[in-house]
Amino acid sequence: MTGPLQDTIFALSSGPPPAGIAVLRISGPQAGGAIRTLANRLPPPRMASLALLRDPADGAALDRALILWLPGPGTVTGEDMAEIHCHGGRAVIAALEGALAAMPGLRRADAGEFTRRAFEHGRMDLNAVEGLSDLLAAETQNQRRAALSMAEGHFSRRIDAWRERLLALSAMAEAALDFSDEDDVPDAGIENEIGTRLAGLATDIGSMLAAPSAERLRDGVRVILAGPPNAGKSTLLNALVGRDAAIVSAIAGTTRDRIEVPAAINGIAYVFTDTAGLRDDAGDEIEAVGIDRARTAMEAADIILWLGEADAMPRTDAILVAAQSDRLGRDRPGLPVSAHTGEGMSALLAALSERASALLPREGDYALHRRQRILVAQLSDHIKAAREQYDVLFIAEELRLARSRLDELTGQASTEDMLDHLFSGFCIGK
Ligand SMILES: Nc1nc2c(ncn2[C@@H]2O[C@H](COP(=O)(O)OP(=O)(O)OP(=O)(O)O)[C@@H](O)[C@H]2O)c(=O)[nH]1
Ligand SMILES: [K+]
Ligand SMILES: [Mg+2]
Repeated sequence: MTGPLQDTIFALSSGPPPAGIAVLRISGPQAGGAIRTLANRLPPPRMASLALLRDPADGAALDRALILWLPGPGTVTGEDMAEIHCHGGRAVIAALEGALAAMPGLRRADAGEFTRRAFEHGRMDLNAVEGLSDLLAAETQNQRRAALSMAEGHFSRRIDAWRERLLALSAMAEAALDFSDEDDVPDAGIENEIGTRLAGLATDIGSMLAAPSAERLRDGVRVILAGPPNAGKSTLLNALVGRDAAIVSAIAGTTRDRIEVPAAINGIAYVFTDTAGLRDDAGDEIEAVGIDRARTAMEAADIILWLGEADAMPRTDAILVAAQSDRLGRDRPGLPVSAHTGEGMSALLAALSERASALLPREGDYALHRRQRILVAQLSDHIKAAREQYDVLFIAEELRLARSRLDELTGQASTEDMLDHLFSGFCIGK
């Protein structure tokens, strides 16, 4: 739980010291006062200025630093803010933090508190906050792009547009209700218009449900290597991830458990899973369990690399790999690949990235988290229900419910618990 908004908070927002430069951020009503106390002046707004900072307690020099005065509300948090770009040594940072902490009304920020203030002051909605969280966690370029799009508010703006359309529809429904109150002939014009607009909205919201999954983007596209024993699955897995993750041997039934190896290739995060070779006469009980697990893994796979016979493919959309092409030749169906000579590896990677790309957001697109997807689905259900109603009274009610789903989506109707959980996942200084 975070402290009251009238507190002025500060934190080291750059990485752990020592570093060339460290950035201390201050947000709240005392931000300007803190700078004036340390530098004995306030620079013009939004202009970097070099200043000798002194300890207000004894006037001793602390560091020469770049200071920025950022008066609110046009700041990230929506409050008055200031930044100190000082030398990134541990003692420098500790001295400046100590001086700030000693000032009345100032305290160290909790994890995610700057972002939480941005949210509380309406500078970001919950979707942008989640995008920012993903952006900080992004490890691949793909993740970065989608997170940036979400953090920049592309999805939030879609939602705002939906809200406008819903409000207009609600107003029309109210108008239609007024007519029916007067026991007059209902205005078919309005009801037709409501129907047309609902249909348009339903299409728009429905298409959003096809957005790629943020969890898949974050955790990686699941690729399973499967096929009979000794097909070369483990060897291929090792070649794909570039290290000896799985044991390879000439003995059929070497791999028994599933071996999951995350790897980022060409900007895409994958999780490769090696499995036990499939055969009906397992050598022992352990191998039999492994084969069961292999079959379960295939069901959950986004992509299957099948290293077996073409007519034994577990799923029609599996990628057929004619493995060990150097030894077994190329006149078999499937993509000839040799993990030993490297033949076909780049073609295989291209096929993988083509399949994976179809599951991931395109350039400038965003991905939806489970939370968002569930709410968009509920929203879509209310619109669907509204379309099935003939009575304007019920239509108006469904529209009201749809709007409350939107409020949950943006965070206007979220619980303290949920917000605490979300913001505590951020680092201190963000
Ligand atoms: N020449 C050649 N041999 C390979 C290639 N890939 C695998 N092998 C050999 O084939 C044998 C089996 O390889 P593995 O990778 O253990 O096969 P697997 O499918 O994982 O086998 P299980 O785990 O027992 O199901 C080993 O002796 C490998 O060295 C290849 O591309 N070329
Ligand atoms: K083997
Ligand atoms: Mg193996």
